[in-house]
Amino acid sequence: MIPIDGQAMLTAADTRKAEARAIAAGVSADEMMARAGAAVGEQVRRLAAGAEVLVLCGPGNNGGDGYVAAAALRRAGLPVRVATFAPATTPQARAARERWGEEVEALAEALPAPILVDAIFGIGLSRALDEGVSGPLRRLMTAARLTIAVDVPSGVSTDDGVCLSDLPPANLTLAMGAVKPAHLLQPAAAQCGTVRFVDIGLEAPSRVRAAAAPVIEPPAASAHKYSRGMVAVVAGAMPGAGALAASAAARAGAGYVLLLGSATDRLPHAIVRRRFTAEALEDHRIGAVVIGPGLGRDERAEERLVGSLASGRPLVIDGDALRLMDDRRCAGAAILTPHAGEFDAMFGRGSGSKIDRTVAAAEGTGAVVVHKGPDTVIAAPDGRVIVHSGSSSWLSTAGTGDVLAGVIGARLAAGLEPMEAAVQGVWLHAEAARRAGAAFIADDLVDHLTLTA
Ligand SMILES: NC(=O)C1=CN([C@@H]2O[C@H](COP(=O)(O)OP(=O)(O)OC[C@H]3O[C@@H](n4cnc5c(N)ncnc54)[C@H](OP(=O)(O)O)[C@@H]3O)[C@@H](O)[C@H]2O)[C@@H](O)CC1
Ligand SMILES: Nc1ncnc2c1ncn2[C@@H]1O[C@H](COP(=O)(O)OP(=O)(O)O)[C@@H](O)[C@H]1O
Ligand SMILES: [K+]
Repeated sequence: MIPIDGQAMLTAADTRKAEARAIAAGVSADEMMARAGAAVGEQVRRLAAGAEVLVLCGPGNNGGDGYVAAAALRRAGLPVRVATFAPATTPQARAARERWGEEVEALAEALPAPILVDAIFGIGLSRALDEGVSGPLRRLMTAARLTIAVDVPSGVSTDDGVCLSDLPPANLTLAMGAVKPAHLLQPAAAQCGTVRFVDIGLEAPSRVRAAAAPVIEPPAASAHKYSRGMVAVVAGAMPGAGALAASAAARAGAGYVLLLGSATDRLPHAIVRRRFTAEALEDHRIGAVVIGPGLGRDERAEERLVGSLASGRPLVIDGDALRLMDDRRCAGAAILTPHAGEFDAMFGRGSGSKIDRTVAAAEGTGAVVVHKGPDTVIAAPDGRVIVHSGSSSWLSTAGTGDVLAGVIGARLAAGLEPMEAAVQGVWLHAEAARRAGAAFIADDLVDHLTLTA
């Protein structure tokens, strides 16, 4: 089983195209299912450790994977039962059902088993489950010690991560052939439990990927503070937010951090404070300007935003600055970091998945857009997308977004292109949250930032 970090992500339609390409290249649909089912069987066998397995099979190819896995488990000598509510409908699933050859119980009457395999629906789910399916599934999941979902948990919508049915989460989900949006977009991602990638030889070129740990090089032997990256944080009405962003930039590898505008007392001495003037941003050594955390929305805030936009420096635009932007098109290198409310206010609620909406926002603005939340979608104007999920839910506390803006600013000032800076920043921020444990405050998060693995 392979962690999903860095894996290509495919929608249901992309997955079918990849399958069609594989078939055109000479791998039959039966062979694909044989590989998928065998891989599921092998993983279940290892985890079951001899305990009884109940495999729930649906009518399509997800169910087909289940029948193949059940047969493999039986061959391996495990006690295994199969239950369904509908006959197999696809040729491959029918063939797999026949090869299973033994009794198939009625789902509604099936007795629980400690190990439950959910092979009811995968990427073909088209609507919410009937109670006749979700009721027994809920009952059997609740009774099982371990539930393993094949491809995606039944009841979640593959492409947008919406949960169409109310079911307990799986413990483990095996992403067959490619990671799907539902494995990373909430709320579906939480329904998946741990997600592991199962390679069945599907070629999966995609511009959308799951986030992976960045490789961060130490400063060159010849480095000096300006070559490390100079970050200017433009503060405003709520100076604490600017201070958090500035402290975070300093801890995320910046060589020099300048805090322009009002400052708080409790600020590391290493951070240089100055009055805000548009001229202060003319320093050619500034590699990134962070504006928005605690900026306010008054006239002074607008002036600071106008000055920052005119500076021609690479920008990280967050919080209030996002609300104040009239012209959404960014001329130079820019990273926008809206949370859901800011995103909707800027771009409307729109249609499509969080990924689709973020891609459209990046194309429309010409900026990298970091669409934050329990899942964070990072999209570049050229169509590259990284999805980061599973970070600590303790991040849901005031000021953590200010910290993120500062971290991204440091990576941008270090000379990374905006997409890479944003992706690294989101990862480092999540890693700091993991280290910080429970009930931390944004200030603690700064202390837990580290650039070493
Ligand atoms: N593609 C690949 O590369 C590979 C795919 N593989 C596997 O195949 C899986 C996809 O299989 P799939 O396309 O047959 O869809 P699947 O999820 O089994 O469901 C479709 C069936 O369910 C039905 N149905 C839907 N919703 C329903 C509801 N709420 N309530 C009741 N019925 C409902 C639907 O009927 P309909 O919507 O037409 O009424 C149809 O009959 C994929 O997830 C992976 O596990 C691997 O084997 C190898 C490589
Ligand atoms: N439930 C959650 N799980 C994981 N991360 C979260 C959750 N809620 C918020 N976050 C993260 O915390 C940060 C909050 O940013 P933001 O909403 O801008 O806060 P603030 O404006 O108070 O600084 C973002 O990085 C976001 O992705
Ligand atoms: K499933």
